Amino acid sequence: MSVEFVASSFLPTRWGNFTMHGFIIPETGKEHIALTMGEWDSDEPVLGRIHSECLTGDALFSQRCDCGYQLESAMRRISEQGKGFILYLRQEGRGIGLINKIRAYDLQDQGYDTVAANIKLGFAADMRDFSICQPMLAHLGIHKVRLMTNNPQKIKAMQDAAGIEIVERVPLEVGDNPYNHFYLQTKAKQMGHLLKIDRVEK
Ligand SMILES: Nc1nc2c(ncn2[C@@H]2O[C@H](COP(=O)(O)OP(=O)(O)OP(=O)(O)O)[C@@H](O)[C@H]2O)c(=O)[nH]1
Ligand SMILES: [Zn+2]
Repeated sequence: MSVEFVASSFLPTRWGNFTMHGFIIPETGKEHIALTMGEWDSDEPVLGRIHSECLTGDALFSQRCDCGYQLESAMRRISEQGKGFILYLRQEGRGIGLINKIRAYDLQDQGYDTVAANIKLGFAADMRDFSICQPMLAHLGIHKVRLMTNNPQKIKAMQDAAGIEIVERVPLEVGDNPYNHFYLQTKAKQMGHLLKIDRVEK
């Protein structure tokens, strides 16, 4: 998939000053962004996060998931190191979109888990496409990554991306709370996420 770089700007945040880079997918018109801090050589492993949009967690402070906590923690860690990147991909709800995520939450309120809810709605458990990461990272001059994630599928997707090497997985286990504990257990048990949380039902 081709990605067109459009523009960059200064983005001061509560966790330091980033540069924001805007990209567009010509075929779909979909917009994605990257945040970067600092500079790197082309063969230098760069600390980073590939984050999928979660309006509820990232912007509305929802405790149903761990997304907002992970985004904050990733930005803090990059700021502490003085360099790193975040790809913020607009694939809300693991790719099913915001309104369908609300439908999936409604089903979860009725007892379905996050995987079963997606399937009940006629979707796969995870509909995301990480192929856009390769051209975005190439544009940023990043070829080696220390990736903040608990999701082995994401690492596998990046291993298939030409010219990008994941040299290290940096765990990002934050935000476990009573409202998302079952969701985190489901991610660990059914989606293979590498989480050290108690896997026994409470
Ligand atoms: N369909 C659906 N999407 C959800 C749900 N909860 C969170 N999401 C979305 O899941 C995506 C985040 O995926 P996760 O699997 O939590 O995390 P990840 O980014 O793959 O893995 P990490 O790198 O370890 O965080 C975001 O797009 C969220 O909007 C849910 O219950 N149903
Ligand atoms: Zn979320």
